[in-house]
Amino acid sequence: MQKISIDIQKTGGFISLDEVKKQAGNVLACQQKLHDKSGAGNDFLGWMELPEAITSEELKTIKATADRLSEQSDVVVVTGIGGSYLGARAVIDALSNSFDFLMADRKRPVVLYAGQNIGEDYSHELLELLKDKSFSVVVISKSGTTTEPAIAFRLLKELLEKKHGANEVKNRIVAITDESKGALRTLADREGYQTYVIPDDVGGRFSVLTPVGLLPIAVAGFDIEKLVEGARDMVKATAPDVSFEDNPAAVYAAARNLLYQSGKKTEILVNYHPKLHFLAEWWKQLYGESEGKENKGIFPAAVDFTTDLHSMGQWIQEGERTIFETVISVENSNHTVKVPSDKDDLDSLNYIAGKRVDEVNKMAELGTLVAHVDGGVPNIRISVPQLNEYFLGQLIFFFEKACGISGYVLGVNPFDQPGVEAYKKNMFALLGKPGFEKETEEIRKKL
Ligand SMILES: O=P(O)(O)OC[C@H]1O[C@](O)(CO)[C@@H](O)[C@@H]1O
Repeated sequence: MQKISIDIQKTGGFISLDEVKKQAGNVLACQQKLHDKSGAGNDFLGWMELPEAITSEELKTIKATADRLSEQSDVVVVTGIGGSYLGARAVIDALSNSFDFLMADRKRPVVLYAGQNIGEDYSHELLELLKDKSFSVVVISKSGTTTEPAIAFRLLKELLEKKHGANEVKNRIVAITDESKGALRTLADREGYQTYVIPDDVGGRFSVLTPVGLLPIAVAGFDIEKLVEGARDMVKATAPDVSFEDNPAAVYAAARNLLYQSGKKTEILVNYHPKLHFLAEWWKQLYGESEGKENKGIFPAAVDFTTDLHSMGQWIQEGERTIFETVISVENSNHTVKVPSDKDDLDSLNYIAGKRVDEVNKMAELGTLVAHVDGGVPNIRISVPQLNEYFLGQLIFFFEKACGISGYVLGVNPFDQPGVEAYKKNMFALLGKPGFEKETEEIRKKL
C-alpha cells in the first residue's frame, strides 16, 4: 500500500529524537485507550470504526442521492458550520479545479456554502444569486439547533418555497442530523425530507466520513469509495499491532507534544497548494476544539505558501520563537506546466526555463524548510503522494487518529468542546432569547 508518511528529522535540533522514541510507551498506551474505549470522551469514538463500518450499499445510496440532487440542480447549497461543513469543503476544494466556479460546461452542480457565518451581505448575495438558479439544499446540523445554519436554512427554505411551491421543496432538501432529536429532525420528519443520520457517537469535527462529508463530496462528483478506501488503509497503518516508528499518527502525536512541552505553543500547518486551504481550516477545528481546554493546548494556525511567505514569512522567520511548522508536502502534481523560455530574458528567468512549475514550488518548499529551521522553527513533514480521493482519505483518518492520541497525551478529553457554549450564551442573552432573562441582565452590566 502506498501511503502518506511523516518525517520528524527536522525537529531534531529542538527536541531530542531519542526522546521522541522514548515517548512510544506512553503514546501507544494513549492510543490503546482509544481502542479500549477506556479514556475520557469514550462515548464519542464512533469515528474510529467509520471507514470499516460503512458498507458499499450505504455508499451507493449516498451516491444515488447525490446524483439526484446533481441532476435537478445547478447549485447545491451545503448549509452547516464547523464540523458540519469543513470536512466536505476541505475535500471538495482539494479535488476541484481551482476555477471550477467559472466552468461553463459542467457535469456536476456548483457547491456553495451557507450557515457558516451570519454575514448579512453574504446572505443577501447568496439569495440574489439563487433567485434565478435551480438549486437544492443539503442542511447539516448534528444538534439541529445551531443558530448560524438555522438562520441560513430558514432563508433558503423560504426562497425554495417561493420558487417551487411547498410540495416540490421536499425533493430539494436533504437533512443530515441526529437520528431522533433536535429541531432539524422534527422539521425533516414533519415535512418529509430525505434524511441521513449523524451517529450519536461521532462528534461534528470527526464526521467527514459520515454522510456529513460524503454526500456533499459525492454531489461535487468525487469518488467517495476511494476516499473511504484510503481511510480504511490508514486504519490499518495506525492499528495497535503497528510499531510506534511505523505508525505515523503515533509519531506525529509524540513529536508535537514534545515540541509543545519545549515551549513551541503554536503549530502552523503549511501547504504549498492553494487547494489545501480548507483542509487546514478543517484541521484547525479538529485540533482546536479537541485540545484547547483547561488552559492548555497547542494553538493550531495555518498558512498557504508560497503566497503567505510574502505576508507572514517575516514573522515566521524572525518573530517570537514559540512556533513549529507541519508541512503537507504533495509529492506529485496532477498536471504539467513548464516555465517558458524568453528571448529577451528581462526577468532573468531563463535559468529555469523548461523546468516544471512544480519543481520551482518544491525548491521554494525546500529553501523555506532550511531557512525556517535555521531561524529556529522546528519542522514536521507529512508527505502525500498525490492529491486524490484515496490519499485524502488516508490524510483525514491520520489526522483524526493522531488528534485522539495527542489529546490523551496532553491530558484532556479530546471529544468535548464545552468552551464553545460561552459565546452562544452571551449571544442568546443579548438577543433576548426566552429563558435567558437572567443572563441578559448580567451581560448588560458588563457592557
Ligand atoms: O452540527 P451542529 O450541531 O450544527 O454543530 C456545528 C458545530 O458547532 C459546534 O458544536 C460548536 O458550537 C461544533 O463542535 C460543531 O462542529
